[in-house]
Amino acid sequence: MNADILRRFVRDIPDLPKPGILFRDITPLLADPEALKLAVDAMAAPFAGKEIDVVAAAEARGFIFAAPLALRLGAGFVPIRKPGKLPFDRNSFRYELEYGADELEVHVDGVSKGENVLLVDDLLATGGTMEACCRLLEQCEANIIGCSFLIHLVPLGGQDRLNPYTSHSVLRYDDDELESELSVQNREPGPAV
Ligand SMILES: O=P(O)(O)OC[C@H]1O[C@H](OP(=O)(O)OP(=O)(O)O)[C@H](O)[C@@H]1O
Ligand SMILES: Nc1ncnc2[nH]cnc12
Repeated sequence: MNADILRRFVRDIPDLPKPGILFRDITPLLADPEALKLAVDAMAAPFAGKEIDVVAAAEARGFIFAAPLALRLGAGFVPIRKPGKLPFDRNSFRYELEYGADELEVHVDGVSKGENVLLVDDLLATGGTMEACCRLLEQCEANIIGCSFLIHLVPLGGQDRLNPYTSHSVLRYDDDELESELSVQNREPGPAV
């Protein structure tokens, strides 16, 4: 099964970026041409045949998958970026993180009212990033067709924040490894690593 093959290309890095977090490093997958193709095919498959005008994604890792998915689905690619990066007029959405706040922006002419948009990211964890992307594109009156992820860290609950949109992920992690990650999310930040 393709998911089993792909899983072997995801490297676990313990305690990054802080103690208790198991970082899912996708660079081995990106470096392997067959694994990369399998990943892009699997992320696109549920949305093939749907009318999609635009694939949109937040920097940086979302971009990696969004552009090939756009080509595969016959759609354009629209970047969603951190403040100060996009050169033209922008819509923006400010959102609260666990500690602090962040903001994402999209060009005012990036997505038009009523356009069918597929949102893409490499990984769904708490869902904060993708929820912000959804809210930003709702401001543009886009028609969000769904969200496609390579990896879904299921116990972190991100899926619940994406209602009512359809989301699909290729690799689901719902094992005990995530328990430590859940407890890290619920405690005060430790010293920077
Ligand atoms: O579901 P969430 O809890 O929001 O986490 C998922 C987000 O975290 C990572 O991005 P990161 O912010 O690390 O930025 P990067 O893509 O620039 O590495 C990942 O690429 C997702 O965008
Ligand atoms: N555990 C994790 N690994 C890689 N990227 C992430 N983004 C949010 N959580 C992550």
